[in-house]
Amino acid sequence: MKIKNICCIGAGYVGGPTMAIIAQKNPKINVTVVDINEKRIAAWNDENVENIPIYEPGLSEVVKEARGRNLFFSTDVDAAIDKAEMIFISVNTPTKTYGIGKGMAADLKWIELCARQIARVAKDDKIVIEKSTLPVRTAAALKDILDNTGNGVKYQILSNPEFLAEGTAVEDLQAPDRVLIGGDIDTEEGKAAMQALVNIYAKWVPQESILTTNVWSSELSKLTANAFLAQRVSSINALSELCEHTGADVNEVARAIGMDSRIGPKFLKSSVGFGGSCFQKDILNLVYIAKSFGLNEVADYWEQVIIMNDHQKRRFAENIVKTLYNTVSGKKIAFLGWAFKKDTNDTRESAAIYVADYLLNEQAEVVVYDPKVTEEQIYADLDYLGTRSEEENRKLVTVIKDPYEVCQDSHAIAVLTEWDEFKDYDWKKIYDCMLKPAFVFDGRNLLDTRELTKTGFTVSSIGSPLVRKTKEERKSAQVS
Ligand SMILES: NC(=O)c1ccc[n+]([C@@H]2O[C@H](COP(=O)([O-])OP(=O)(O)OC[C@H]3O[C@@H](n4cnc5c(N)ncnc54)[C@H](O)[C@@H]3O)[C@@H](O)[C@H]2O)c1
Ligand SMILES: O=c1ccn([C@@H]2O[C@H](COP(=O)(O)OP(=O)(O)O[C@H]3O[C@H](CO)[C@@H](O)[C@H](O)[C@H]3O)[C@@H](O)[C@H]2O)c(=O)[nH]1
Repeated sequence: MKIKNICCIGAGYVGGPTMAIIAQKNPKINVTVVDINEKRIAAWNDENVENIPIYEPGLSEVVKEARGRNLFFSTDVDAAIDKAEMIFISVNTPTKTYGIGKGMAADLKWIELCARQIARVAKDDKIVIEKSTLPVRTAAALKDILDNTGNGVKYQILSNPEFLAEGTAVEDLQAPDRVLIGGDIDTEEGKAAMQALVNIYAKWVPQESILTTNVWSSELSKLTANAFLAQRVSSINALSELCEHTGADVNEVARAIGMDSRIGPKFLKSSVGFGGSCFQKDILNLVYIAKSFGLNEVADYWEQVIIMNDHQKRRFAENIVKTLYNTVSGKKIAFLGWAFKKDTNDTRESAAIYVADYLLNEQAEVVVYDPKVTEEQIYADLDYLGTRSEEENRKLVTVIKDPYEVCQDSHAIAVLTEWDEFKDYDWKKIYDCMLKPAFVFDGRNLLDTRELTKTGFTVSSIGSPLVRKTKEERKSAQVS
């Protein structure tokens, strides 16, 4: 099956970068990324490639190379569907906020709208690919809609989940650990559709890294991968609290266990809690599916990962209040970082939002600096919670584009994102401009606690006890 035109519905964090790489590696295939969000498409088409709507290291270079050659961004969804032999669905699948499954199940409204639009427009056979993360067995629902509302054309549904992580999207897409393709392995048409997609990835991914499975295994593997990754973070975070009570250091514990090749060193970084648009949503989705089959123990097992994560965010905020003599009312708390991880401007489910909300409830004054997140986004994140009025959020929270100014006259600094630049600041200068005692709450174990303590800070890092003085200082105090 020769593919000449690809359409991708959804020009977001996944659709944009994934299609940019597919277009870069397959210069003979026209790839059109469509979206109903006109502002987003305009940004993808911005003459200055640095203004594309998603910040990812290396992405603007890829877009620059392919855009206008065989990579296009458009709001004309119908035209792109009509022309394409292969259609990726890469729209958002957030947690449902209403009705049955509220707060747990994935909201498949946008997926269904895409299916109905494809069915209405398509005049010839199409391969439809689930790129969005979906509950297991969604392909059956898609097929049902396409077959029953379509123009009598034939559809092959494939599942091709995306494993890229934000901040390293280009790297992950260029050298993926694996590409997973699920399809109808029992029919010739199904196998041909899978092969057509394999051929596209085989332009740059080694054959042995392209895995083909039945469609249900592929759908479930995506949820499982995220559940396992998040579970590691919650596991180390659970132990970070125990470390704080026992004098063990969570970094040392993580290092020690990570050297066991059966455990491995990745995803053992203790933090203020995981964020991002995927982990929580996908685990809740898994929990919901398990519950819907009556598998309550399975559901409870995975739900604990979320419970532990919520606990971690809350106890970080609580620790700030307790350490600052049980009140932060009227106190200025400087936030370094708002994004859910470094090297991205994405703030979805970022721990910073929840920590800020907690401190604002305690009447703190929060001042934020993040190198990539806009002021507009920070206010939107807080407004979305609906805890207080928009006016109050703007009164209590200030966003400043200079890290030193953010720390000026503050009672405490909270590190919420692990941006590299935070390590290189002139911490003496920061110390001098803060109120004393000057506190640092390092939610990422990013900063050099020893150095900061020497400078005079009182430092509280996740997974290690509060440090006011260096070991040397303690020793010499003991000697004298
Ligand atoms: N963000 C990630 O790192 C990541 C990684 C792997 C998988 N995923 C999954 O990929 C999917 C997309 O995630 P995302 O982060 O790219 O979301 P996103 O919100 O950034 O992008 C989705 C886009 O789809 C558009 N859209 C929605 N309905 C549409 C329609 N009917 N027609 C045209 N456009 C429509 C929206 O306007 C939006 O721009 C989700 O299922 C997510 O779970 C995300
Ligand atoms: O040791 C660690 C690793 C991660 N995190 C946090 O966990 C969250 C998620 O990080 P990461 O997984 O790197 O970013 P995402 O972009 O959310 O990527 C995850 O979610 C995507 C969407 O499904 C998947 O495609 C990726 O494979 C999966 O890693 C972030 O808040 C990180 O700070 C930690 O606290 N400690």
